[in-house]
Amino acid sequence: IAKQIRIERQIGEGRFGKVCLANWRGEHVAVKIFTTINDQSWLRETEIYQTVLLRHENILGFIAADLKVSAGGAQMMLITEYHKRGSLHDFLKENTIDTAQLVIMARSIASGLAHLHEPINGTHGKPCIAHRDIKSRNILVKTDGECCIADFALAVRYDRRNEIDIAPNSRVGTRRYMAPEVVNDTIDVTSFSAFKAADMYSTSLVFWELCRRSRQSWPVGGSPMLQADEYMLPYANLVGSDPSVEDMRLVLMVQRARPDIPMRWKCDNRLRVISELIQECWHQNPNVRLPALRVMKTLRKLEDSETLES
Ligand SMILES: Cc1cccc(C2=C(c3ccc4ncccc4n3)CNN2)n1
Repeated sequence: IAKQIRIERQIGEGRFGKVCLANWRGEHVAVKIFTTINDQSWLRETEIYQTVLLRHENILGFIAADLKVSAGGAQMMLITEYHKRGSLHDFLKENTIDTAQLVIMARSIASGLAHLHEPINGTHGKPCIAHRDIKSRNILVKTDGECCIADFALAVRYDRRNEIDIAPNSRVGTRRYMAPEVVNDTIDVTSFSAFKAADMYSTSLVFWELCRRSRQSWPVGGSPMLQADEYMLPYANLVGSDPSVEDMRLVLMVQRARPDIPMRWKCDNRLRVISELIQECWHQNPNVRLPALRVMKTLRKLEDSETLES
């Protein structure tokens, strides 16, 4: 396949490789090119994408893994669907959304995460997967307005037989989005549900980013005013652009701070329901956080009910 791929331009820089827009048999695809130093990440992401029954509309669609051996060495690549609206992070920087879109995006992220977290039983079932690097840069916006989850090089898998499939190096992921128990290294790496609870904390921060950029119409002097807050990374008001573990420990453990929930979110039913989910999922105690499946069901009900009313 690698021979039929025509790289057009670079569109992103991941932790382990660069992402390019490419043309394969006349259609646009995304290609992540790893340098030989990061072959472990290429192997790991390939392994996760090839997990039985992983395919799902809210998981980035995998096409192929390929190896191009050339004079200069080996070029490892992974090929997936191309999503022209880009990452959720970039999308939210440029766009605001209405609360109907907000619910669709949040529900689709919860749905993708529930698909990762839940086992599919049976002899050829799917193991549970914890992502461990959920953030708005690792989520893509699809043309149908739903989102899909990408970047699985740090994921861990668990099936009842042989437990967690890799020796989970305890502190991985993006420090800004790390759960408190990951920041202070008290996460119980032998319990798979601890990794799922840490994913829910990171997801609550992504939901907070989404809510900030959602417009709500509230009558001010009779005419509906559409208001959204400007885009902001979680904790941007408390830490710098590349926070250290210590910076995050001070914020999460000492100050016990969380991002601000504006009063305006209480005046809109959709924003109020989602801000309640956010506060449960970023709880200091991992056992209080809601499972992805519960969050997805609550958001699906909200999606259906509001469509009836509106
Ligand atoms: C395994 C793999 C292959 C190609 C891209 C990606 C990837 C991303 C990706 C995928 C498709 C895209 N389409 C458009 C714009 C950015 C994209 N980023 C983001 N993080 N990883 N992953």
